[in-house]
Amino acid sequence: MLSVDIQKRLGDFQLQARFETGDSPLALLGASGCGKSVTLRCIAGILRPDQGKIVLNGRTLFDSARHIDLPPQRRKVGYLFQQYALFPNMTVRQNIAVAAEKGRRAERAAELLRRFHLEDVAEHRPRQISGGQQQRTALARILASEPEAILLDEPLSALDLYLRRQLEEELRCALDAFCAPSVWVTHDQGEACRSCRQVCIMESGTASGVRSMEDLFADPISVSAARLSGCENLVGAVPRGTEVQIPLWGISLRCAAPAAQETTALGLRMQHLRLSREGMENAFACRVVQSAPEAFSDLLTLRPLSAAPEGPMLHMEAEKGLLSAGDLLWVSIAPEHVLTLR
Ligand SMILES: Nc1ncnc2c1ncn2[C@@H]1O[C@H](COP(=O)(O)OP(=O)(O)OP(=O)(O)O)[C@@H](O)[C@H]1O
Repeated sequence: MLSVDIQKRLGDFQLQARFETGDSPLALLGASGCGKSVTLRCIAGILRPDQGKIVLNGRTLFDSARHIDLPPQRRKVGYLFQQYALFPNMTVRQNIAVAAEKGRRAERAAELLRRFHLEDVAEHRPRQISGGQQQRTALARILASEPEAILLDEPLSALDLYLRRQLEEELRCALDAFCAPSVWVTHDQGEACRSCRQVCIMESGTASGVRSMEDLFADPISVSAARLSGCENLVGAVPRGTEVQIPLWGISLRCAAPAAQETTALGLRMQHLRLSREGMENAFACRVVQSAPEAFSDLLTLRPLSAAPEGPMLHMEAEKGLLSAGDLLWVSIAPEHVLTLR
C-alpha cells in the first residue's frame, strides 16, 4: 500500500496530492502542467514536499512532522522516466546489473535479460538499440533494484503508435506480475483505461481520491474529469428535475435520474449519440457544418438547429459518406448516457 498526502509550492504552482493505492496499477490522469511529475518526484525523493506524509507498505518515506525524509536510494521506489535515462556508456547488461544488489548482479541481470527478451542486445549500448528495447532495459533495471513501488512517468510518450501499443501491452504484463503499488502518469485516457483499474484525477495541482475507471467513464462528476476521460461534447446546462436545459442549444434533454442542483454542464460522448428521427426521446435537429474523413468513418461537426451563434458545436461519428455539409439530421442520446457535470 502506498499512501500519499503532501503539499508542495513551486513558484506560483501549488501541489496538493492525497491518494492511496494498493497492489494494482493506479493511473494519475491530468492535463499538461497539472503536477503529475512533481507528485512522482516527491514520492521518489527527488523533490522534498513542504508538508505531509508518504508511507509505503508501513515504512514512512517522508513525514514533515517527524522530520523523516529518506533519500531516494533508501525508498525502494523505481522511477521510469519519459526519457529512459540509461547510462550511455554501459551495455544493456551493465545498465541492468548496476541496479542489483552486490553479489547478485550477474545472476539478476541474466534473469532479467531473459525475461525482457533482451539477450540478443545484452552487449549493445543504449544508442544501438530501439526505443522499445530501451524501454524494456529501463524497466528491467528498475526491477533489478527490487523496488516496493514503481512510478511510470508517461513511459510511452516518446514512441510511435505501433510500438506504443506493443509496449503498453508489455508494461501491463510486467506491472501485473509486479503485484505491488505502481502509479502510471499519463494524459491519455485510452492508455489509462487499458492499463489501470483505478484512477486519480489531478486538476491544477490538486489530486484527491481514487475511483474505479468504470466510475470515471460512467459518471465523471466534473467538467475537467469528463474532458480527461475523453468526453468530446461539453455544454453549459441548467438542472430542472429529471430534465436539463441547454440554453446555448435551445433544447432540453431528459436524464435517467434527477440532476443535482450543482449541475452546470452536460457531457455527451460521441459513441452514445445516435442518428434518430423527429419525435424520438431526446432527439434534436442538427445541421452538418463539416464532415471530416477519418480512416473508417466520418467525423461530423454539427450545429443544433436552435443553437445560439456562440453555442458550441456537437461532434459525432457517422458511417463514411453518409452525410455531408448542409445536410439536416436528427440526433438522440439515451437518458442514461446524459452526463450531468459540475
Ligand atoms: N523545479 C521547478 N521549479 C518551478 N516550477 C516547477 C518546477 N518543476 C515543475 N514546476 C511547475 O510545476 C507545475 C507542474 O509541473 P509537472 O511537471 O508536475 O506537470 P505535469 O502534470 O507532469 O505536466 P506534463 O504532462 O506536461 O508533463 C508546472 O506549472 C511547472 O511549471
